[in-house]
Amino acid sequence: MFQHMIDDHLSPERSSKYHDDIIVSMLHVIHKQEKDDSLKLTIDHMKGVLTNIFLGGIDTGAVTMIWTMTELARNMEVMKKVQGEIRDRLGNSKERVTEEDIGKVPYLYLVIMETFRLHPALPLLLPRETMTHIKVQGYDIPPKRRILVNAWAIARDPKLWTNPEEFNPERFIDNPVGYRGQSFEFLPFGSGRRMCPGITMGMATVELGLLNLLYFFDWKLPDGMTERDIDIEEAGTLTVVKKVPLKLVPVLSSLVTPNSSFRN
Ligand code: HEM
Repeated sequence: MFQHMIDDHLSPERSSKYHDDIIVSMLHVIHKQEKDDSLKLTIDHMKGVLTNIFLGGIDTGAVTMIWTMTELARNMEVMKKVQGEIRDRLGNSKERVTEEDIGKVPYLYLVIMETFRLHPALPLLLPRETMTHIKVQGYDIPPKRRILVNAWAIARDPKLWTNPEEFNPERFIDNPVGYRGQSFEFLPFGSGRRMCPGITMGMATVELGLLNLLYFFDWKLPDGMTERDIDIEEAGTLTVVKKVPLKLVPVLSSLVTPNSSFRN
């Protein structure tokens, strides 16, 4: 697939209407490098980078949406509040929810922040290696040691968060803590040079996906199940997923009335 995409970019027939993208940028580097450059970017490297982008970009957003729906199903009053806001602000006759609608729903943003806090998609971020001798909180760490940052534990630390186990989106109201790697108590996208390069796309994907699910559908638990029966056990290695699949029943909302062809 990647070879096909690269060939497509190299083809003389490729239309100039396309914007430059990461494949164009990498081909440009390959084209410009000198014979004796010590570090050479190759087509295989390009495929590796593209694989990382695909892997980094797919699971993380899906995992975040699943955890958000899980927390909303466990906290039905928050579900009602967020759906109330969404339908109030967007009206009741939309056939499609688009990116322009994202900024209109601040409470959904708080819900996503709180989900990131309790369920960061990459709880240990990506491993780092020390380049020199460093001292962290009194511990000496020699060069070339692998360091893992436990962002999951930091975001549940009672020294930093009040009632940390509680799902409470309101805690992010007027809170200077942001998700862009500047607030070390909250690192859903990591921090520093190697922080997530897909942060903008990741946020947009999660917000837009959830906005669609919450605008058009009401969500019920399967018959016989209560909020307390929802299992929140985690599983996984790099990304942490919900171990037991989430089961919810979508009901097309009677409050939202796009035209009849939509309903059919
Ligand atoms: C909600 C969505 C996302 C979350 C929560 C997320 C989270 C993260 C985190 C925590 C890291 C590690 C950062 C660190 O160790 O400091 C990371 C790295 C990365 N992410 Fe994301 N990510 C998301 C979406 C995306 C998207 C949409 C893409 C690409 C289209 C992407 C591509 C990557 C790549 C390539 C890396 C590795 C960067 C490197 O090695 O320097 N991510 N992401």
